[in-house]
Amino acid sequence: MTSPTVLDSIIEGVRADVAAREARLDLAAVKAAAKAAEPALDATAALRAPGIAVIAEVKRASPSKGELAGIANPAALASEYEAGGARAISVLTEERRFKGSLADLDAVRDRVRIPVLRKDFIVCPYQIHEARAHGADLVLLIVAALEQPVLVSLLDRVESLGMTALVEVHTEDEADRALEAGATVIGVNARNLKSLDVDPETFGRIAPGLPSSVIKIAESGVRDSRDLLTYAGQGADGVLVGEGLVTAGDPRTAVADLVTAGSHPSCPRPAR
Ligand SMILES: O=P(O)(O)OC[C@@H](O)[C@@H](O)c1c[nH]c2ccccc12
Repeated sequence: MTSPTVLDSIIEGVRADVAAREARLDLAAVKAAAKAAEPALDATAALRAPGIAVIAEVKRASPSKGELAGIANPAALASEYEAGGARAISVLTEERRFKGSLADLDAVRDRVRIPVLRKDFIVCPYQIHEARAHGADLVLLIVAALEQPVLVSLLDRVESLGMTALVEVHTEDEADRALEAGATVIGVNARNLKSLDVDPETFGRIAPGLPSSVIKIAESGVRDSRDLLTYAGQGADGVLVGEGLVTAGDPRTAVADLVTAGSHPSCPRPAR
């Protein structure tokens, strides 16, 4: 027996929270709510548009850093991100470690017109219908958290509801599993969710091995335009940024600076 990782302990909490929500609103009811929701936006098209896509994250806290920002008004923050040129908004909905909620997702969905990602530890179909019911267009699926057959079926479920899966990997093996499962958007997380260590070389190691048809997102540890340009040079179509934006004095300008760097003619472009 190996000792439980941070990821294991987060997932244990997530499963308990899902069970509690499901006891209040069963799967049939959440499926009906998902059906009644406005159709999902085409996140793939948004991410493929010219220039490096910036996915801006609403993130209050993390297991590695603790409290990052109070974010009393997530909708206002998301609106600043949108005005700065973000291509999509990521909303953490995990409650225990990241201090997010589905209420945050609702608030952001109501305010912005660009695609919204539900960022959570998705382990069962219930959470996917729930994401759709709350207006998500994209759903994160973390390969390290899922057995292969579960990954395959959750990915199918996301797509059957008209959403896009951002499939997160941290190693070459996980990238192979993501491709085998049929992922079309792959996020390479520089942070290892089992140890919480950040390795900025992760993207450069994995991305060149991915087919050019796959949309490649570099996740975690992006602080400024220099980081964005480094990832662009390694083939990134987009970057996902949390801490650097929630701790910025002016989040709109912080996003705009990244967007400007990523759309400058000198910025490396993915080959496709
Ligand atoms: O705050 P950062 O270092 O910019 O990272 C954002 C994002 O990559 C990070 O929040 C993240 C990536 N994958 C996750 C999975 C679950 C929770 C959070 C994450």
